[in-house]
Amino acid sequence: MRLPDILSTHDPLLASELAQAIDNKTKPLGSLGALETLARQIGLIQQTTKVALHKPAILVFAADHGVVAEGISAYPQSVTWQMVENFLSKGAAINVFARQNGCALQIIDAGVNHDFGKRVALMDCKVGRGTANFAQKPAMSWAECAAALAHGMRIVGNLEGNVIGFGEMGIGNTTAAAALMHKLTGVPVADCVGAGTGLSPEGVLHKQDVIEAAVALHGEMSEPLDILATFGGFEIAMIVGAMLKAAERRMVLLIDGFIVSSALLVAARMQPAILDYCVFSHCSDEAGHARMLEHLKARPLLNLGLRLGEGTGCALALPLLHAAVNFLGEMATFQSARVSGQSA
Ligand SMILES: O=C(O)c1ccc[n+]([C@@H]2O[C@H](COP(=O)([O-])O)[C@@H](O)[C@H]2O)c1
Ligand SMILES: Cc1cc2nc[nH]c2cc1C
Repeated sequence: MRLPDILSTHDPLLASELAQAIDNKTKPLGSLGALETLARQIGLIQQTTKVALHKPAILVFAADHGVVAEGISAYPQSVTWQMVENFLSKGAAINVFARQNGCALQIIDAGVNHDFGKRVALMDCKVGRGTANFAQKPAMSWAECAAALAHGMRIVGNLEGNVIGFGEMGIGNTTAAAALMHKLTGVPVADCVGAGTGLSPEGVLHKQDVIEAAVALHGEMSEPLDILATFGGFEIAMIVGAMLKAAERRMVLLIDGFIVSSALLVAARMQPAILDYCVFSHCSDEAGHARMLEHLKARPLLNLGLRLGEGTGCALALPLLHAAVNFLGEMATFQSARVSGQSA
């Protein structure tokens, strides 16, 4: 399997053209703050000052996790497939927000422990009926991990748009994400774990114990794909493949919450330049997310106390991407509007 090679967006000449275009707009220098940073970033990704967003889409990858057998979630595993049905019936939060903001939505069965039968709106990329319990053995075989990565790359290879949001659904996946965070950042497990769907403080301590015991069981490893196969999930691995392909195709990658960011930790260890393509939609209320974002040197656009997943942060941040692109494309310049451009 050939994994994508990702080039940095670094281009000093284009960066100065973008800075000039932004500074010539009728506003005090720097006054559009994070939107200016965003416009510059999108310009560097698209290699032009004439930026445009085309067919934005959110992909929601769903899968189950064997580690739920350890009692690490506030909800039963069956909620994963039930929420997939809810996505297909267009009743979930992500359906509402994607619709509101004109964003296409694709749901992908990456490995849910349920037989959905043939469904037109559900992309069947099932790698298995949930991962193995990583408290006992590696979550995935190498073949399963490779299959998930390959599905992710293929899905994004077939997309038409140039902005892609990543979402997920999977009871138990904050435990997988916290384990990945610990292994990839070195942050103590205690600072990686959180309440997920709503564990009590005692529940969070138990989750920490489960992860610490699993880390000891599996021993030292430093290769990101080994860490992914041992502690990850089918949806997380599929997101890693999808992210790598999206950056190779010079798309804008919209990052959602704690679980999607843990997939990015894996991808960024493999290809650090992927971070040039990432827009961080929000800081989740999941305890470890702020620290994870710090590790990624990320500045999230929103901080709304969300901890839902599904790609909801991406859908909510999308209007800010439109605002960044539109001000750069449509605002008058000091010259065109005959406004004095010199500060006093
Ligand atoms: O995106 C986040 O930051 C986030 C934080 C907490 C929970 N979630 C969602 O909750 C589920 C995982 O929670 P848990 O407690 O079952 O590990 C999964 O379906 C995620 O989409 C998502
Ligand atoms: C109801 C519910 C909806 C979700 N959406 C993403 N994760 C979720 C977890 C639960 C429990």
